[in-house]
Amino acid sequence: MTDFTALPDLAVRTLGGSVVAASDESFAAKENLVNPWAPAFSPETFGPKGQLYDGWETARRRSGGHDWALVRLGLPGVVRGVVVDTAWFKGNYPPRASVEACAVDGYPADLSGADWVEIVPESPLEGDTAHSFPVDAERLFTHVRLNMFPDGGIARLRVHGEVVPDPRLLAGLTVDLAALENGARVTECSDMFYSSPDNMLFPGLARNQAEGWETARRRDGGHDWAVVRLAAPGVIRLAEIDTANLKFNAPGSAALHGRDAAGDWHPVLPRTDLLPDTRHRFRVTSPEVTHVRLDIHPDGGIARLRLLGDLTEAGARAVEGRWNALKH
Ligand SMILES: NC(=O)NC(NC(N)=O)C(=O)[O-]
Repeated sequence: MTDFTALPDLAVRTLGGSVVAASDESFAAKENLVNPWAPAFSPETFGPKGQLYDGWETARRRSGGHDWALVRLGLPGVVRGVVVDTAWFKGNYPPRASVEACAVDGYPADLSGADWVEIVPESPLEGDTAHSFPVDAERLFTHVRLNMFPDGGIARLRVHGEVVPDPRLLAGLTVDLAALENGARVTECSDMFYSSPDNMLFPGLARNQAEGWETARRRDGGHDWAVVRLAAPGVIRLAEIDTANLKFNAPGSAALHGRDAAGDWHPVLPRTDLLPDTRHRFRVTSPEVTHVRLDIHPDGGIARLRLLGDLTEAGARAVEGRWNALKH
């Protein structure tokens, strides 16, 4: 993976990320840092405290020190890179920023005793710019702290990485083997013109068309597809293909195939007609599979793909081994 921004943003609110504390948020709320949408701006729009910004903005410091914001990742994982985006902050961006990270177990309210490590050293920033900082730390983190020196506004903090699921939340349960939060990901697809196929694997229901995966209109007689690497090798028992919000651009039909550890493909759901704006659920059986390919005919959008099933024993061991290797 060369472009870390293709990895899920572990901090984004729609994956459960939360800005839990900040040194100051006088001008604009710390929570904006993890908004899923691109930063917006309307010039000459003043509230009682100043110009309104879709970001986190602190007061001008007059007595030294620096500002910070603490973010709990929605999904714990290995961070591969961070984007510090000063979009629209032109005369009030911080000249420098750094990022630290830590891992804690459970839900502690006080992180002062946590073992913080620097994952982005203090680095210069420009105004109105998305700064990408690759991160080289082969370990699991649950929280990050964004520091800005000395003060100012940052629109977004994106923390891209690989989800590392907690084996205690999967062992012995029937789970969604295609869920991003369980460690699944789309590894290949035919088209991502309008939106990322990983959107299909997000938690909850899609609220609009943009929250799903949508391909361009095909004119070549072919069809679109996406391959999901499952959270772990498992057996699928129920497939959900949700076309919610796709009223005039749902695929006409879809099929599912599973790939076993030897690389052979097996039918899981035969090609089946789909309706627009409908949550279709099918009882299915599958052999032990590591990947599932969704074929949609000919093109269109899928709001959510859920593959409920059971981890194999080897799959459960793999999840536990990865967690143990990456936790500190
Ligand atoms: N025009 C501004 O944006 N001024 C300031 N910020 C806000 N939000 O008004 C400032 O000085 O940092």
